[in-house]
Amino acid sequence: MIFFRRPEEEQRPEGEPGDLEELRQRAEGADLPEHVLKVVLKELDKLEKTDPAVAEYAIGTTYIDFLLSLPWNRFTEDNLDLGRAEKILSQAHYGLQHVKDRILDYLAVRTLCSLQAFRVLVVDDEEIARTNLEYVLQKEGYQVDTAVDGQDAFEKLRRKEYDLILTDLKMQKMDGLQLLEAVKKISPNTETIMVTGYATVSSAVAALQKGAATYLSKPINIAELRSLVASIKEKKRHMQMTRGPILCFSGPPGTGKTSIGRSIAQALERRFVRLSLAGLRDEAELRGHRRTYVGAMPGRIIHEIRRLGVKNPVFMLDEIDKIGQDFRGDPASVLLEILDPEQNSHFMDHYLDVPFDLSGVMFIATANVVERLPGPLLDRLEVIEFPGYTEKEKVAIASHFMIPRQLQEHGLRGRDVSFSEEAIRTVIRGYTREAGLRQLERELAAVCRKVARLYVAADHSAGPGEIGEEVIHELLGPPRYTHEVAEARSRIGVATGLVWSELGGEIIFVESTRMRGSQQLILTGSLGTILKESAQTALSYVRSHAEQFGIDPDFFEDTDIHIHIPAAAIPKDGPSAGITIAVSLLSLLMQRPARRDVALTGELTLSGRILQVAGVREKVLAAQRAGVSTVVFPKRNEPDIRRLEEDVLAGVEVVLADDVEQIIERVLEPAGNMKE
Ligand SMILES: Nc1ncnc2c1ncn2[C@@H]1O[C@H](COP(=O)(O)OP(=O)(O)OP(=O)(O)O)[C@@H](O)[C@H]1O
Repeated sequence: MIFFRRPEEEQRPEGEPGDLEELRQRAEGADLPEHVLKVVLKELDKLEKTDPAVAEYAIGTTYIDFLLSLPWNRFTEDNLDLGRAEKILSQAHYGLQHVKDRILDYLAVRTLCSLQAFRVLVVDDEEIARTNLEYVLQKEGYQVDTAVDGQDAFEKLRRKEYDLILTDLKMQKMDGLQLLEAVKKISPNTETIMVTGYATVSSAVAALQKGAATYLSKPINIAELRSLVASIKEKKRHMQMTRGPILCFSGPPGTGKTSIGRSIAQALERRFVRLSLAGLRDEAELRGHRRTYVGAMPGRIIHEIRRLGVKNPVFMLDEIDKIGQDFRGDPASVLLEILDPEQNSHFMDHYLDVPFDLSGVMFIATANVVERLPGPLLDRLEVIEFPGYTEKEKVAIASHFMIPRQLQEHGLRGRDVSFSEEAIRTVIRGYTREAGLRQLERELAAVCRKVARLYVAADHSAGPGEIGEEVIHELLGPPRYTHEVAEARSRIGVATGLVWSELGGEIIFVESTRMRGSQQLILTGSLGTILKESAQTALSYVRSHAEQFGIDPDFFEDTDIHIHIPAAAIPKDGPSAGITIAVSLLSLLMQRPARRDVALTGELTLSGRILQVAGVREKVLAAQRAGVSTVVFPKRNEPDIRRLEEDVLAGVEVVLADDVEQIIERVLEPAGNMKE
């Protein structure tokens, strides 16, 4: 349910702020936070003395109109029904249990918080006053304890947490003000109401300055007391209920990050909005322009909040790892201000110029590579990994989720069309090469489109029935991908490697060749610095260990060596190809073909040791997709390998090694009659 305090505000067309009197009336009835109301009234006073013909007048009225149209106090009530949430999350998503569990945990915590009793401590040295207050508050359903003076209250507070302390000001031993000071130190989240006599109003002011929530004059008006405590309870509950975790979904494209974000919003019954940060060039796009010129605008965050009309949507910030390059301003600091729960309760948009509380927003960031994020930002995010899918998972997702959706979208539901498992597998293997599901969904849509056309062309007579492998080939044309590794022969100087990029794992081939020359190492294929250094390290390792491998130690004398990694147009970098380069060189120099179906990954040291690499799961999945039979990983990655599910390892043998020597016999075939 959404609480719209002033629905009539919604109907106001943008850019038509109305006259000053109308704005003033709207401001007074708008239930604005005090600091905002103050700014609005001050601005209105200023405008009253301004000539409506000058630009400042229009800027001012637009600004006030904007402030009035923000959802300062409007929010949706979360639906905390765990069973319902679980159903919604499962309805649209296969697997991803860890993400679903995280959301259900969150809902469970929220449910418990909402059921937690509100605890009040009544402090008064007069027994009759104590008992009366205790009676009244207990009748309201609060859990009430009493203390005879400040000292006693302090002791109780040390043993138990209270939401609220209702204390008399004048008491023996420790008085109300001293107690208030002590409370602020040991339990800063506990609110205090100070009860004062008529003669001590100035002390009440002192109490407010020291952090008391409010004060009540004696004799206490019971109705006033009830409403005060109720509003403090409501405020605390609201803060507790709206504070959300900052989740960061990380993984290759098309693995369900966005769509599960949508389901989370649906489960909580919150509004959903998605903002891609990839194209942002300027800090002002997030934080707004200062209100000094006519075209000034608020940033995208505040803009979206206003558009949605509630202050607690699920807000997806897509691709936070892509912000940064040629970004004017400091992206990390803006993101911190938006995403850090400590800071976002008073987010400062330059246009608004008054803090807006974003703490109720449930931010979900997404990133393809979280390692790119600055440390302080990463520190505050709860990263949830979205790994690539295995072929088995893809088949299940396609048949249970994507195909029914595509059939429906193409008007084919209930028209005798279905896909055989073999057909789905054919689409996955022959027409997609990805960790996620984007391409698969597009290809399935293409099949449905063509089937729809055939169906209509055939005069709606009958559906094609079950679509098999051949029909897929007919409709989509010849396969675009083959099992490139399994189907190619081994060559001298060409080694198969596994790398990891933001698109998931990938297979690469490192080619080496030599020719007469003058000890040059030629490197091509858009290699980055780290990759170039890996190549130099590999060459030095091979040169310094030549005799051990039966290679002529002077092989480099009158020679140039050229190392190339296709596809040349794609920039490549990273340390994990070191071992693959070394094997490619050894294959060349020992004249033994490197097995095409053995893929390697590992950082190489000058002494030939193989160091740990990242992205193990994605690399094994890439090997599976490409039809590699054996993968070589550094021994230090053994724990990562052990964690992999059976499906991921199906059909792939893993060899662990910590030194190049250990793998030579596994990778290089005997010297034969094959040519370079
Ligand atoms: N586990 C899953 N179960 C069912 N469908 C899924 C699953 N994962 C992904 N999909 C579907 O795959 C498609 C792509 O997913 P989505 O757009 O959420 O990917 P993404 O990870 O957000 O990608 P990007 O990083 O490019 O934004 C969607 O149609 C989504 O419904």
